[in-house]
Amino acid sequence: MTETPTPEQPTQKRGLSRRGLVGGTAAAAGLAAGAFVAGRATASEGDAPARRTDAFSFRGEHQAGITTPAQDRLHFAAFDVTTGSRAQLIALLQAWTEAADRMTRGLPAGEGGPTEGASNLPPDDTGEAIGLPASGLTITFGFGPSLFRDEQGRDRFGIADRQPAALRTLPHFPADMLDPERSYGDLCVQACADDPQVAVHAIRNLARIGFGTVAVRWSQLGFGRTSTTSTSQSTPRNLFGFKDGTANVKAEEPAAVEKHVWVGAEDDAKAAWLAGGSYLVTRRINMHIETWDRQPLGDQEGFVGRTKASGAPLSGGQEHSEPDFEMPGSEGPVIPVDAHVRVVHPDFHQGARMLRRGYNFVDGSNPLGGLDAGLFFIAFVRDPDTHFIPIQNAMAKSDALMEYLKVTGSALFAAPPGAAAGEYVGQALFEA
Ligand SMILES: C=CC1=C(C)c2cc3[nH]c(cc4nc(cc5[nH]c(cc1n2)c(C)c5CCC(=O)O)C(CCC(=O)O)=C4C)c(C)c3C=C
Ligand SMILES: [Fe+2]
Repeated sequence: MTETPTPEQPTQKRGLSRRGLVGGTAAAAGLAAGAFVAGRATASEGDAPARRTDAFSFRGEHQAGITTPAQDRLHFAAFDVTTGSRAQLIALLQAWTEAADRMTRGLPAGEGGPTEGASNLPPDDTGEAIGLPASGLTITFGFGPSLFRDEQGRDRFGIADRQPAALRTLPHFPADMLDPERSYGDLCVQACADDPQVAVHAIRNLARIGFGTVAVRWSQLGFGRTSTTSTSQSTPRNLFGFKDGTANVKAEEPAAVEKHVWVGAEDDAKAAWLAGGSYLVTRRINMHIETWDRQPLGDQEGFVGRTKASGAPLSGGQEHSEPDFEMPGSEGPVIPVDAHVRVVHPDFHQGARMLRRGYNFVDGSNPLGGLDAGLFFIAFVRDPDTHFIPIQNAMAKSDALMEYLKVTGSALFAAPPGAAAGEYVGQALFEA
């Protein structure tokens, strides 16, 4: 299937290998100018492997990494800003924009590259991606509430009057057991790629560039996507073994993306700079997989509200059939009242939908002899007050899955719109 780039989906290009580009800025310039229309396999039980040479333009109306097809790997980092200087913060965003633009094209982070610069200076790229192509890398930036005001409510960088009303620390939800060292942050960077080394390289180089201006507060690796953001992708599975992402907002639904994902120009008079951007929610959710694995299949399916094999609703049909919440079962509705898909369904939340972009994680083992495993939940929404908080509250209060979950990290960021050529990410926030 070939696809024509749309304003919602940044141009997909074929990137060059960093091996061929070390010191090759002329070739890089040619690549930047040469748009390439790429195709991906039509969804089936197993997708064809994404071409590692695929590249998504960093520049565009919207940031890449939201409606672009979810890649297989994630490295997400939250940063604390360690300077009080507005000029240094802006310089960082400018430098990050340049580096992100280069790395998403499969180029080294800086013009010198990992091995071609002066031998008496540290290289401007760390080198572990030498020889690796762009691998579908997307880099998505976000601004946390604490970037605008400190804990005493003081304006940190002269932008407090532009803090969106919805950009506040998320409430403490029932059953949250948050670790502050896995939560919050002034800035965030989501790096997704089809090669883990490429995603890690991106975060590492952005952290290196930010030395003296920002410090990594926390970071999270994800090894398997738990959502689809395009109908061209097959539905992956989470660590409970269930298909996840079936009813997600997809790029091929432009009206839904407009309605539920992008912030509108009229949404918040104080935050016109965020129009065309989105709110990014992260929740690090530990899953008690050892306990789950001892539950009967029928119970597992009742907790989710879908079958484990095909992902069809328990009311019948195929994976993409609409659930029938009224259909009677032997004891109450066939989709139980506390089934996850019922509790979070748009029918019970004024039609609100979200674009989910989460990843499975296993961060070693826990002291109980189990795995420190779960789902690093990421969602992009137009307004967290209508599209996330009520749904998370309903889930925390009455979702059967909660018995098997523990939320250990939480954060909310505003992801600005995309940067046009010559701009830096978030520029409108700092302009008069
Ligand atoms: C507050 C938002 C949500 C959290 C947190 C969340 C965690 C979570 N979900 C699963 C597994 C599945 N979720 C599914 C669907 C689904 N989940 C949410 C929201 C949250 N999930 C929504 C809005 C939806 C779509 C509902 C709809 O429109 O029908 C599914 C079913 C397949 C699918 O549609 O994606 C599964 C399975 C886990 C394991 C989890 C926490 C670890
Ligand atoms: Fe869910």
